[in-house]
Amino acid sequence: MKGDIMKLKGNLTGLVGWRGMVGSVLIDRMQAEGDFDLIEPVFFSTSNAGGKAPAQAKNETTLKDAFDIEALKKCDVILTAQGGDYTSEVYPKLRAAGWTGHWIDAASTLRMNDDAIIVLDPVNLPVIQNALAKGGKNWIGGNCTVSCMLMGVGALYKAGLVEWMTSMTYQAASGGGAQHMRELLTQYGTLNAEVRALLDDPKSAILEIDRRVLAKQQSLSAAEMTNFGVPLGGSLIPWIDKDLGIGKNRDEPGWGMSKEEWKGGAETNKILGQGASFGTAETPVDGFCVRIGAMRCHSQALTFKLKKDVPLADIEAMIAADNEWVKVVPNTREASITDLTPVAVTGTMNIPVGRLRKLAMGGDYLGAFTVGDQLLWGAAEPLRRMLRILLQA
Ligand SMILES: NC(=O)C1=CN([C@@H]2O[C@H](COP(=O)(O)OP(=O)(O)OC[C@H]3O[C@@H](n4cnc5c(N)ncnc54)[C@H](OP(=O)(O)O)[C@@H]3O)[C@@H](O)[C@H]2O)C=CC1
Ligand SMILES: N[C@@H](CC(=O)OP(=O)(O)O)C(=O)O
Repeated sequence: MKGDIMKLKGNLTGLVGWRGMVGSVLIDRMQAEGDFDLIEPVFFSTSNAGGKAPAQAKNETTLKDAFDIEALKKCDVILTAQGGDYTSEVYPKLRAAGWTGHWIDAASTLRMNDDAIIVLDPVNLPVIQNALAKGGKNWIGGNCTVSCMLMGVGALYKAGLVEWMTSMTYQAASGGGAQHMRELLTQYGTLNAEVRALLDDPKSAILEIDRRVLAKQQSLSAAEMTNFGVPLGGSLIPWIDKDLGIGKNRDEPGWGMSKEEWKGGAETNKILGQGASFGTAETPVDGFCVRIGAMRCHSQALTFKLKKDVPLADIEAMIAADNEWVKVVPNTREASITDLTPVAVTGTMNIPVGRLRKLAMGGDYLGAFTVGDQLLWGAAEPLRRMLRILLQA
């Protein structure tokens, strides 16, 4: 395998953001897949330059300063999960300093730039290869909801079957980051503590429990809602990411959508290599993005308007054959409640797609439900796979 890497100028891979939540999942996956056997890793830190690098380090055993442009410039590839602020600060300086290496990034900052490709190779390898052939250098991971959705139902897009799609998402706390997960659990704990004595008493009245839970939710301290701003435990939040306001035209971001909802349409089309703006050429994708009290799996209910009435069995076969991670779940109660949940999927590479059925509107209307681990396929995995593609280019 060593020979595979020699077409790169070298194999020095700078890793930034490796100890964060996304970064830790990334490092675990790289370790599991033997990626460190193929690269010379250099670990960077924004907070602990000079500290000890993690066990995967080889020659460079101390942490480099992640803001040191000269040190970063030595890398053939920089793989960052440090976040958008870091990208905004460092990436322009690095390019301005003449760095021509490959930049692989989990943050959304550069995603929609013309010179950036949103990487999800099981879905868009031809788009990636085409960009590579043209000298592309910027490889950005997609929005977690979009990546997980396309890993599940990408087959329908590849077959040109989708006239439009609408998604209703059920997004986990982890999408906001580690502090959001902690806050969710703290809220659950607070609510449980409030009614624990009543729960322990089988004769207690459920409506009294409900009343006390609601009273507690409505009086959570500011400290218990620092990240979400409102209660999430036992509730939901029907808005994710920024408010884009009301655009005047459908061509503009806005139109009353949240930024997360805008990403659904813009990124799906960009990943598929069919343009990213709102206009007549792209496949309309729109819906509602909702935060729920799950830990790290995003789920979504999808409605497709197909271009033609394809038999359900053919659709199931097409989806099942698309990639090695997608699993069609039979549309039964038993299979759905067992295999099509965040608890079943968390920590796995599986992307189950179930509840597949034709809808009452007609044979060309398809319903589906899919779940994905938003830290794996939603964040880390497309990045490490892009590194592999570069190593083998
Ligand atoms: N969370 C998500 O679901 C997704 C996130 N992303 C992108 O990835 C970026 C990183 O997200 P995420 O991994 O959640 O961010 P984290 O907050 O977990 O980590 C980001 C950085 O914070 C620093 N840090 C400070 N304190 C700690 C600590 N106690 N433990 C670990 N790291 C610490 C680390 O930098 P240092 O070592 O230099 O101090 C770390 O690399 C996001 O900003 C986003 O752009 C993309 C897709 C999904
Ligand atoms: N916005 C997603 C997380 C994510 O992937 O964000 P981004 O598109 O900025 O990478 C969420 O909150 O669930």
